[in-house]
Amino acid sequence: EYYSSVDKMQMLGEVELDLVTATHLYLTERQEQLNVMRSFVDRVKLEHAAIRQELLQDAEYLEQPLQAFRLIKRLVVDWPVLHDSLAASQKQLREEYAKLVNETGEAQGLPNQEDLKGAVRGLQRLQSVYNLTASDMANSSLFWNDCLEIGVQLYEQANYRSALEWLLLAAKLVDQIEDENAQGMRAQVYEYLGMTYMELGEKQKAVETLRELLSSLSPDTAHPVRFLLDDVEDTEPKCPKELGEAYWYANFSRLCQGKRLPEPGSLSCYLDFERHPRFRLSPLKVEQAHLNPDIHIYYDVLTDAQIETVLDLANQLESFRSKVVGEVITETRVSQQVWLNYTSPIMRTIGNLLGAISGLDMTNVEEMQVANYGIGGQYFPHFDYISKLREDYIARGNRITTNMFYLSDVLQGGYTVFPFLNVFLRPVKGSLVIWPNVHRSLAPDSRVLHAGCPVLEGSKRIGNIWIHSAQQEFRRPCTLVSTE
Ligand SMILES: O=C(O)CCC(=O)C(=O)O
Ligand SMILES: [Fe+2]
Repeated sequence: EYYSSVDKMQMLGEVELDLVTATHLYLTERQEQLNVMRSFVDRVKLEHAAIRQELLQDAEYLEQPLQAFRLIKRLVVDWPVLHDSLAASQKQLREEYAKLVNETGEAQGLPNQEDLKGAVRGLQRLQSVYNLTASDMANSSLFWNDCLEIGVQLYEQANYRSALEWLLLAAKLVDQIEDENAQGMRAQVYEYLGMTYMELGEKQKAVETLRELLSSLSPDTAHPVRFLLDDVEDTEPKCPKELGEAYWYANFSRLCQGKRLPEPGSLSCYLDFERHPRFRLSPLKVEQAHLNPDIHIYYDVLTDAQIETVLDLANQLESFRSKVVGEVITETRVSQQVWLNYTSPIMRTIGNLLGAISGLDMTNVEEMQVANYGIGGQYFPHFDYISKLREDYIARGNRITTNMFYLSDVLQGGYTVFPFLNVFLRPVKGSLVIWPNVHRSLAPDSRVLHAGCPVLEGSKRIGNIWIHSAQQEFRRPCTLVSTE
């Protein structure tokens, strides 16, 4: 019974005050959470509006590696985190979100952690091959948390040198934020920064970074950092492993950037009317990119309309992640591909055309491999010739030539380079490049090591046809000297 005692009523009054305080706290917290959500949603909305305003098609916008990375990151990290943080009472919204995710996921698959990792590795490759700093890459269009995500991913991949650069950029950006939540954000960045310094053997810097962070934190949030700092102070600095680079890497990277060592030589361009009767009226436009081994470029061999037909055909097939023959999926080759056979009119036309240009017998050709390189997509230096142990080698002989059609231009990057031959080729839509993979004797020719450089901006499409050695005895007789 309360009404008969003033003391007890007073107690009730206190209980109610506690209720007010607790509820107020809850509301403030929720309000903060809602503010964070609102600013995220507004930002994303703005970004989509900007795309429309620039009258860019989504595809073009997403051909910029950073934008593609950010979209993947939002879908893999930001949206799920945001919806996980919804209070249990927001059941309807949570369910709607889950339904949307499931439906899209089933229809076309949503990106996952692997995609995010792949995108970050793509960015890192661009930096390494094109010699770009993190801030060159970020180009003021990344937020502190984007840079942190890239840094964390690289840290997890044990790529500490690159992680450091991104974390330093994240730190610079987060330090500019004046916001009541900034403390927590700074802590996230600086903790990783400290741990990265440790991995790089720079204990002193790790300690300084964490001490500085600690001094800026309020006592109630300092505890985990204190803990980390103690740990770091008690740990011996590591001896970082220096990653060795392949001896051709420098030239590979230089050629990808469109630079090459000066080379004496007399290469020429010419019109070829003679090769085949079909070129009598409209000659082949030939450019010699290298002689012995011969790398020739043939311009304007496919029209835009023909290329569109090929790409339509390719789009009807389900593409899959490219693998290097007999290998598991690796970073050696980052692209998607399909194979087109010669039953369609367009592919028959291309087959005949290639027969006329190459002068080779087309009985033993592979189907055309149509490949598409996305963010940071590349094909690391490799050879196209195949091992004698493979089944198709026994049936058709080796891949004597590679015949690569460029099915797109590329906005930036994506050159085809030959590190040993000091050659780089810029993709030109509609042109065809032919090079040999073996000597005249059919012995593998290791001088034609080649690569598809990472795509910096845009996307790159190519169609490869490999012509094999079986039944070429009259058109391309072998020699007995192995290096001829
Ligand atoms: O993408 C390129 O430029 C080269 C592709 C290549 O070497 C291959 O597909 O074997
Ligand atoms: Fe190749």
